[in-house]
Amino acid sequence: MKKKVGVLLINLGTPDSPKVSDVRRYLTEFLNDPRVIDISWLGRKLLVNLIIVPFRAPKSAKIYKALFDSNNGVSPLLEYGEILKAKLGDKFQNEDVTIELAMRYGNPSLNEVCARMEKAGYDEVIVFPLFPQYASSSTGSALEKALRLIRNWYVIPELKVISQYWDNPGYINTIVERAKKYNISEYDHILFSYHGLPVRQVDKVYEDRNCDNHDCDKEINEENRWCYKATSYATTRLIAERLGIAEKDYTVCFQSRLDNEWLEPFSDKVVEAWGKKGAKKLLAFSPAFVADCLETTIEIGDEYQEIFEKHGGERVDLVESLNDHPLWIDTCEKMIRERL
Ligand SMILES: C=CC1=C(C)c2cc3[nH]c(cc4nc(cc5[nH]c(cc1n2)c(C)c5CCC(=O)O)C(CCC(=O)O)=C4C)c(C)c3C=C
Ligand SMILES: [Fe+2]
Ligand SMILES: [Fe+2]
Repeated sequence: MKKKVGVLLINLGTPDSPKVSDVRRYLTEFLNDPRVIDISWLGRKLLVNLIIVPFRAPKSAKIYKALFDSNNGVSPLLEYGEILKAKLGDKFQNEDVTIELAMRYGNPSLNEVCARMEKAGYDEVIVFPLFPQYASSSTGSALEKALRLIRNWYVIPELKVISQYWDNPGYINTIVERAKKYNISEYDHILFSYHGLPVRQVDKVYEDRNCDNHDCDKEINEENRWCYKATSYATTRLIAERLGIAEKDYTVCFQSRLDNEWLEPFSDKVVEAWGKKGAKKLLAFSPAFVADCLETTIEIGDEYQEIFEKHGGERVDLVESLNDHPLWIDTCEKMIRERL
């Protein structure tokens, strides 16, 4: 008998629209996740619902409006997720494999998609979070929520989980292909800007609770292979090596911090420093994001451009995310086929 397989792609999520009310609802769900704001229940409720969300929602709504306006009124994160789902669907059209897409926060919700998947009665479900580098707040949270929903199904099928793929050759190749549009030697410096994380969360993957003891900027090994900082640097080394970018010509940096206790160096400060040093052109990669989103299009494309110009620079070019690149679709197909 042929196996009936369901593949659950999960990305972070995005507001339904840039209206303040929709952004508020999205941020409330997102930031009340204990894997995202990992403090006591009461502390999180007070901090998120009384301080962060009320102040942040109107500001974030403005930048979300710019993002949606730049992409025909829709969130690129959702649009590229749907394209990925459709193109993978085409790859498996003659097989008993169905591709589904859900968002960890917002819509299409994991609740709704998992309910549909339960009804479909799969023999095997492959849970596939769209985050190349593991972090408890992204991959961990997506997997936890999906598994929490699936554990309530009457029939729990065979389960496979894709956890991290920071070194997947197809993932690296796609980024390298995207970069070919740019003449690397034209740039004064190259940035590899990853989404930031609180240092406290990075430390938690270690028994000794201290990432600083593990040389994560230099090597990846048995001890640090689940460390987001180590995998971010390791992905960077693979891309830089393929593109012939010398270590002195690039900086790994971390963006989107909520406070100063996040991974350093901060991307905005690196951009500012290169402007002050007289650099004119920077090229930015954003390997943590498989699809363009607020953090790439607006934060790097607009905000860092503004910071750079303010400090004497001219242009920050952004290497497009994996989005719907055919190599990326093939890579996802291969990762799924390896688990069938
Ligand atoms: C790469 C994966 C991501 C990790 C890890 C991550 C951790 C993380 N994020 C926040 C806070 C915010 N992130 C926001 C947007 C956002 N984050 C990711 C990915 C990761 N986040 C993406 C893809 C996006 C963009 C979504 C889109 O709609 O385009 C936001 C919202 C925007 C804003 O108000 O600035 C917040 C807030 C924390 C606290 C965190 C880990 C602790
Ligand atoms: Fe984030
Ligand atoms: Fe580390």
